[in-house]
Amino acid sequence: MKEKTKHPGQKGRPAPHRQKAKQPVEPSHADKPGLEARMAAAKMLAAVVDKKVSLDGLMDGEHGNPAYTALSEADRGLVRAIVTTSLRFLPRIEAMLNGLLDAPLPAGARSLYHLLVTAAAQILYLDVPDHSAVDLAVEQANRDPRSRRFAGMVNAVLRRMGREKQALIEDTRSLPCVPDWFLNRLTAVYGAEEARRIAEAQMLPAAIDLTVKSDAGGWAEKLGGHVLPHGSLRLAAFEGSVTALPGYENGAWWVQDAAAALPVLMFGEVAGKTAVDLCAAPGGKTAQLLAKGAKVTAVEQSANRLKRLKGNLDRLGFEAELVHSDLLNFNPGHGFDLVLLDAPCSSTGTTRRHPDVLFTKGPADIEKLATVQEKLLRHALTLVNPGGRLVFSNCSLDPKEGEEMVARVLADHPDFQRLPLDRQEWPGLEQAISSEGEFRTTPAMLSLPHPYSSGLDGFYACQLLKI
Ligand SMILES: C[S@@+](CC[C@H](N)C(=O)[O-])C[C@H]1O[C@@H](n2cnc3c(N)ncnc32)[C@H](O)[C@@H]1O
Repeated sequence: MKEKTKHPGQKGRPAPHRQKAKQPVEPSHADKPGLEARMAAAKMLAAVVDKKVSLDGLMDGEHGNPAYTALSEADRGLVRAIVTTSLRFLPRIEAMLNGLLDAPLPAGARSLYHLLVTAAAQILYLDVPDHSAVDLAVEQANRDPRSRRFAGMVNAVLRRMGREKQALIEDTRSLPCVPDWFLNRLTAVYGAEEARRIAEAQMLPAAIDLTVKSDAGGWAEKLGGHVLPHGSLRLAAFEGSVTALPGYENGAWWVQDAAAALPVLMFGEVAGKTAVDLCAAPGGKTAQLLAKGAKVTAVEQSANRLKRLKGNLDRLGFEAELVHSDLLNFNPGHGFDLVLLDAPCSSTGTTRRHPDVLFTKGPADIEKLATVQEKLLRHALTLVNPGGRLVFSNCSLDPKEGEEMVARVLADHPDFQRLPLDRQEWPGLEQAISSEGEFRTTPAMLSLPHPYSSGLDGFYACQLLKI
């Protein structure tokens, strides 16, 4: 696999000059180009690893962490690249640092730890010149009273890392790059070999997939992508902002992982049917239902996310009935032909896009979320018309939030039965259909010639028929 990743923030970046004398803390870091971005990266990593704050929140353009929002667009890109790379390779980076340190870091020296990890990510896996990464890390240490006395050690360790990086990368190549709790769980569920493949797949950032309203082939040509089984369009090597691409402004397509598009496809023909999307924002699946001609009610409990959904539908030129409500309080007095419950979950299937998930969530969250999902599913079943269907889905890799929970609910719902998928009707995705006839995708699936164009988000989806 490719070990050095280009990042958008580095293009055209002036090489930071060396500064010998260590100055007292200054009000601004403008004298050291790139220093603020490095400091922000270490801070973001600390928030994720030590405080379990999600990167989406920290890096929200408007409401994110001020250390991040204060940066230029290019520096934000650099921070994203440093933090996501640090998280993707954390077990290996930790092993390399441990091997290079003469003694373990003092307990509680967390800012020093995050500084070293983020600098190591640049040296080992990003196209940042080693001398810049080292100089800025030393500067960072010098400007932080907690780390200042370690500045010499930071310099020595990182310089050696730069000199020995090829051997270090080789020596740690077999170390799985996910936390132990996750690897153990993957191994228990999928077996050792598949667990290794999933762990490996999550080291690469995901390609960008689009769902197009029509003419996927034409858009593939225009945008330089390729059409996947069942119609999603993949932009494998895309870098930059999707909002600048043709077709964005006039709502010809929306961003949606190919696996996330499958739950709605399971309904088949939906034109003219009544459908409710119970956990609707940001609206990828609502848009699919609308594009296929269903009459859609979209329920969402978060006002902000409902606003975002409305904005997305406006751009796409779609209209749905929007309901701001906890779905547990949604009792419209009538049923629907189609009910979609794309439930909140641990999101462990999305770690290629969100490598922070494995550090902000753990086994206890999975148990808790499975309980929430069960409650939501039990209520969702009350909204299905006789002869109607419900699709339950989420982006967790854990059967506790999928197969096991659904089996529990079905056990005391004789009025519902599973509608198994027929593998022959899903060419190219046979591997993703379980023996129960449900979708169970993982990032290690959809293996295409180039690793950067391979993979799917981990998804679970089943369809239930009301008898
Ligand atoms: C996994 S996301 C849904 C993604 C969406 N289906 C799509 O494809 O774009 C889950 C959504 O459910 C919402 N949600 C969580 N609990 C809810 C509840 N009890 N009632 C309604 N919405 C809820 C969350 O705010 C979040 O927007």
